[in-house]
Amino acid sequence: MQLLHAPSWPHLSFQTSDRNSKGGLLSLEKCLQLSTANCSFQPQKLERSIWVSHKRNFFSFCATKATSVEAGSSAASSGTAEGDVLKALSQIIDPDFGTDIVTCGFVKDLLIDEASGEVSFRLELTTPACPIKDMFEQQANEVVARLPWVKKVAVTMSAQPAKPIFAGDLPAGLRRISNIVAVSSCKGGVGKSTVAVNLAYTLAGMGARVGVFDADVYGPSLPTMVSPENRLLEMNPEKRTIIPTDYLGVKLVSFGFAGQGRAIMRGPMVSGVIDQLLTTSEWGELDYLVIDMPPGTGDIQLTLCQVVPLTAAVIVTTPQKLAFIDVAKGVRMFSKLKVPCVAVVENMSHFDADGKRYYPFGRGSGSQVVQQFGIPHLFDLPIRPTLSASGDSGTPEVVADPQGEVAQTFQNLGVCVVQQCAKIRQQVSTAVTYDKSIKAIRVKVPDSEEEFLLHPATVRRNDHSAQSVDEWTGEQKLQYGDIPEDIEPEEIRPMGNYAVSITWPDGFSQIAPYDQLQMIERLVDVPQPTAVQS
Ligand SMILES: Nc1ncnc2c1ncn2[C@@H]1O[C@H](COP(=O)(O)OP(=O)(O)OP(=O)(O)O)[C@@H](O)[C@H]1O
Repeated sequence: MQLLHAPSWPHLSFQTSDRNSKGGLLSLEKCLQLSTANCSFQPQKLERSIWVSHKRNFFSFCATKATSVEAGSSAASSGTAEGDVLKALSQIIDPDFGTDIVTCGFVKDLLIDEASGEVSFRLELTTPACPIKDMFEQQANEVVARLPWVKKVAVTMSAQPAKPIFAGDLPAGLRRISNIVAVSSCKGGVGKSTVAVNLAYTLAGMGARVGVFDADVYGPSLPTMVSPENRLLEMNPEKRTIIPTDYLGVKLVSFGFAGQGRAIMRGPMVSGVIDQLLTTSEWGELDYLVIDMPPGTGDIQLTLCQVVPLTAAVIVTTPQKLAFIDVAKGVRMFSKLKVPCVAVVENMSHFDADGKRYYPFGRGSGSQVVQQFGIPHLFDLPIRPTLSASGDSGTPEVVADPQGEVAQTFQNLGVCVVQQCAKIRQQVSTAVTYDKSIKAIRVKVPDSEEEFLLHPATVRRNDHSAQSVDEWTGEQKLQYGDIPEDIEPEEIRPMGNYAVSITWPDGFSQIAPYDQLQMIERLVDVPQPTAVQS
């Protein structure tokens, strides 16, 4: 057992090598529960993120907290204007990440003119569609204006440039897309395209750069649901790429715009066409690409999910009991591919007539999905003649009637998608990190409570690629002594929701799936944290 001391809080000591019944290290909460009894700081003052969802490993928590406490307190205690402003802004908590906007790194370009009392800064959010950006702007203005020496505050809002969080060889067309959201149903005709298109226009209305890819080659619906001026996709002959068409600022690609009508093709051919249409399109910078998936869970859908680094999936269903069985198939497919299903839309759930609400297809299948598979959000869409009419007229309902009840439901779905994608990105990008102060790789697998530490050399020695293990004979090519004990990773980047790519100083790029990392021997004797040279 080893006791560890936080650099600037010597009174804190945590028992870190205790293992739980499954052999994993004790959770951060347990460590803190064990240890805070004897210490003078108050756990309720911990950032919410520590106690809520992003329970960081204790070591890094101490290191970061100690550093930020030191930096913050020295700035604050020396009474610098910058310290005052940052302290004021750190009262604003991002409810999704559970931490303050300064720690989130949102505050940029801080300029202070002490003589005139003028302060200006930019808040760079993770997405332009952030549903609470106005609230952030207002609060930032207010908290800084409250400082006694401040006379004028100028806040500008911006969003991070679009970029995928996934490392690896992405097709060129997908390299500048932040989030790819699949809208899927397990059988045809349930309203999947209606949901995909209205969701896309809702996200665009929230300020995001959006594209829609209609992956249904057999029955493309996009051409009847939107009215772009140019109804044919153009080719860039030099680059041999496809230029999406555009309607009200949303980029659109569909086989129905390829001048071919619906296709008569066999499965593998369909996969090829979809793959080519999607990956050779010049999507440019997008915050969200919504994919209207072909119905079902067969090979075409599987191949598509494997080509595209999906961030999340939305499942569309109808209320019949039988639909539940189909939905279950879809959820399992995404779960196998490690794509989180963030919402279920129960379409055609009811209609209102004669002052009464009718449920012609029964009730309860949507909530059964939510309960059984732990999908956090369920949205009901009523049967509406206007929804059907807008599908045929070429103007999505959320554009035709932006204040209506349907638009409100899509607004809620849009907010859910934005928040869930941001959370997934945060979880994935912090799932595997290198903590230089204790020379350990820290693993916090998304959607799991488990956190543990690994010795870098052990991770490198456990590489299962062809460079390390003979694929045919299983013979170990990489020898224990080939890897120096003190090797440190140069870079760790997520590869989808299932693995990370680790670059080592010898140039070797190791793909380490979470499943594999979970099997590796864990670090028990954790080294004392040391000051990290930046
Ligand atoms: N809530 C609704 N109220 C009324 N009509 C609806 C509703 N949802 C969808 N529709 C209509 O039902 C038909 C099928 O919808 P849609 O094309 O969106 O389904 P789909 O699941 O994408 O079908 P496919 O798998 O064939 O592409 C369309 O005519 C659409 O306008």
